[in-house]
Amino acid sequence: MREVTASAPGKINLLLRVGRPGADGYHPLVTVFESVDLRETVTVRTVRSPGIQVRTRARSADGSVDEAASRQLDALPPERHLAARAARALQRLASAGPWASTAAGVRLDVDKRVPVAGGMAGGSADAAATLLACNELWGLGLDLGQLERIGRTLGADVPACLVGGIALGTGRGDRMRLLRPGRPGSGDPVSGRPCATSRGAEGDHVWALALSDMGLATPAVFDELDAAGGPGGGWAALAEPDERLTGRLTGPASALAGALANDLTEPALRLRPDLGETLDAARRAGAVDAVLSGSGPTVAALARDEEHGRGLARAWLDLLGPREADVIVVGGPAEGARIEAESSSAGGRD
Ligand SMILES: C[C@@](CO)(OP(=O)(O)O)[C@H](O)COP(=O)(O)OP(=O)(O)OC[C@H]1O[C@@H](n2ccc(N)nc2=O)[C@H](O)[C@@H]1O
Ligand SMILES: Nc1ncnc2c1ncn2[C@@H]1O[C@H](COP(=O)(O)OP(=O)(O)O)[C@@H](O)[C@H]1O
Repeated sequence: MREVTASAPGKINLLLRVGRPGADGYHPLVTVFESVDLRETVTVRTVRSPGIQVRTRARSADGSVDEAASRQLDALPPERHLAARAARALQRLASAGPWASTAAGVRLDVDKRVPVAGGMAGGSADAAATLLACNELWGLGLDLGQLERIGRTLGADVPACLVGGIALGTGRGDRMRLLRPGRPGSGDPVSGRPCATSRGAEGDHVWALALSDMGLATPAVFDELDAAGGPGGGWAALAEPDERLTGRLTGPASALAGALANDLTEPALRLRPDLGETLDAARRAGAVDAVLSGSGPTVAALARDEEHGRGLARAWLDLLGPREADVIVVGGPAEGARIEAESSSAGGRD
């Protein structure tokens, strides 16, 4: 039996500009992703019975297992579970090569820290980690560019989770250019669970995140934008960030003040007006800046440093009164998908 564990980060969009949708319904994007140190971990192992088995453990912000969310994800048909879809894509390649016999059966254990339907690309991170792990398990030898090409057929956010760091996404948000590499980190939030990572090096970012119990469906937010006729009621031509803006977005926290922007904010707030209060509360509490992450509902508040991040989290708790588990502090930019462990042993299991 062989076993490989890989992880991949969740993300925040520092910049998200949306253009008029094409005939396929997809919107052209100019977006800048920052991967954050909140990681999904996927273990893939060969098993005797053929097919793809998935077991998902979704965790709450405090690290405890959310049984209901885990069951919901395990109830998804394999063609909808992003980790299973990623394994299937690579299984097709492996079944034609020397690993054909072991590629017949694989079990995936998906350990989720990124909130489900939170606008932080948790499902895409599962797909990215699974692609990397299966590539290793079956000795396919695919490079990052090849994995990105497969990844974008699974979801627009998958390449960003593979690449990590701070990266520009164009096309559907799936054509990546790395702007600043990520740093290694444990993948545990700085708070919400005991601190296992130390951030604070020059230029690192610390984010307080307000998580929501109820997710927002990405297509519903894009539909709401279409119904309004575009951001602010019109569709503008998209332009990549110029050198100055790129410099600010990849710089230290102070440089990001006033530079964060998200065209999905208005439509998301129409669906969830309470998120406006969360954004305002972060600004009132002294956040360097605050932004809705992707299609939401997660709100990200940028802090000056780790202590300030904890202060922002406390201010959210005081002002909004959510459960402690709904606010965490994470660092960024984080590394993209990476191998965590691998092993081989005699025997097998089903
Ligand atoms: C909005 C963003 C911003 O990073 O992230 P999330 O907030 O979902 O994390 C992404 O564009 C989401 O990426 P992802 O969730 O992988 O998208 P996909 O699975 O490919 O598409 C889900 C749905 O989103 C819409 N969609 C997605 C990407 C895009 N460029 N245009 C779109 O219109 C389409 O309605 C599509 O059916
Ligand atoms: N492995 C997975 N993890 C989370 N959601 C998944 C997964 N596979 C499929 N999905 C579906 O994708 C939806 C949103 O995915 P997720 O990546 O968590 O959020 P977002 O698109 O907002 O970043 C979920 O509601 C779920 O139905």
